[in-house]
Amino acid sequence: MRPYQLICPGCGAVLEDHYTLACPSGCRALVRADYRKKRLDLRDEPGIFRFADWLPVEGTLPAEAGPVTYRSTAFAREIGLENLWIGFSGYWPEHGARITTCSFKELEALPTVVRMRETGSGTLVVASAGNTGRAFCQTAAVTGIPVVVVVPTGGRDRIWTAEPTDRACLITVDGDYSDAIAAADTLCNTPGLVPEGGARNVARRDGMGTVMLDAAVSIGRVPEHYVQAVGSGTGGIAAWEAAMRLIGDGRFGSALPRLHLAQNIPFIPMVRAWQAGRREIVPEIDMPDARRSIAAVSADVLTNRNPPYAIGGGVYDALTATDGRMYGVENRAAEEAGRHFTGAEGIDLDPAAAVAVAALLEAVESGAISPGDCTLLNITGGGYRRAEESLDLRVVEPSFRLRSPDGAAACARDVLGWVNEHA
Ligand SMILES: Cc1ncc(COP(=O)(O)O)c(C=O)c1O
Repeated sequence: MRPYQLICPGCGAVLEDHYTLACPSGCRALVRADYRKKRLDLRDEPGIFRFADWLPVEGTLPAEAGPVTYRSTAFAREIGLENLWIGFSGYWPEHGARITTCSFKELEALPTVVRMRETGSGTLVVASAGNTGRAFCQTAAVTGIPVVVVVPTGGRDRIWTAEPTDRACLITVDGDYSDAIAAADTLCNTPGLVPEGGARNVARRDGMGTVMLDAAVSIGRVPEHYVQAVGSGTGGIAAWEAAMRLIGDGRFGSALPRLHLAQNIPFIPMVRAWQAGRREIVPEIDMPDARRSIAAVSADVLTNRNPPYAIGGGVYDALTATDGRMYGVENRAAEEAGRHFTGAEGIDLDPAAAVAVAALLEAVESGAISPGDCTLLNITGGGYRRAEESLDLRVVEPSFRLRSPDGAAACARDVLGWVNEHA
């Protein structure tokens, strides 16, 4: 018997895990992992697998990458907060942060690869704007398990690893993140190539949820506020789900944290839908002129046109359950906030993390977060300069280049051939 089962919050069905991404009854809800252990015991592991009790895996990997939480002093003082905690997912060994690909996407990739090995078959195909793809390439390097990563051509320079690997099949597609998603979907029509699943993948959500677990264990309680920049919103859903488990544990308090989720203006579909009180995103209203808006943001990893917002157990439900807020952040505000944070704390940020910092400043200014409130700021990426200084980073060369997503069908057999050669 596995240490967890899957539950569909739509119909209540209990499912066995066969790398299951959705309820077989067709429910429009995110399937959740239900762990047999309701009390979190920390394992004696170096990184994320410290939290393996609440990851949908049986085995672990000897990976150093894991969530890190510390209490801010300099930045907190400058912005008038007394109880600000930073969840730092990146490379900053002085703070114990050893995610060599510098973003919290590695927290998703590690349990996903283990879950696939234990419950599924085939090779994972991952669409990414850059950070997720890099994380999965690194995981392929560490495990030797091949992965197919599809990125927009503009995100190609972001795909590097900290170890040599020939197990990552990189495909570039001319276009944006949505084109990469479309190409990956087409590839997955070929037997043997399996969609990683995004927000529907419980390993991905619960991997991200370890940021909340680490914070609760470090602080001694569930924080009152959780601040993150979102593209799909999966991190927000994950924080909510992790907080519910922590409350069930009984040692970390009884109140859910309020979610403060931010997007980068002008591409802010979830902000618009939420502020209008709608469960559904209406493309003509919430993301008009999407391509141009996507091209204009400073944090393009936040540009998902099809986020799990309306789906049961998705972003709308997470915001509703936590009395959450959403923020639209201008590029300039994000850049200024990022510089402020870096000046005070001494580490460079991913542009997406800078969007979260700007949202925190707005929440403090508006009074939504009070000076004494226990607040967790999720710095979802950073330490790139630090990693460049001390690690031997290697760019992954593309194996296939597509002019458009339509080219994916024609190259699927060759991709499968590549996988078989490198398995
Ligand atoms: C650094 C960083 N922060 C935040 C996000 C948003 O994550 P999500 O919306 O999936 O929670 C991403 C997505 O790629 C990211 O790379």
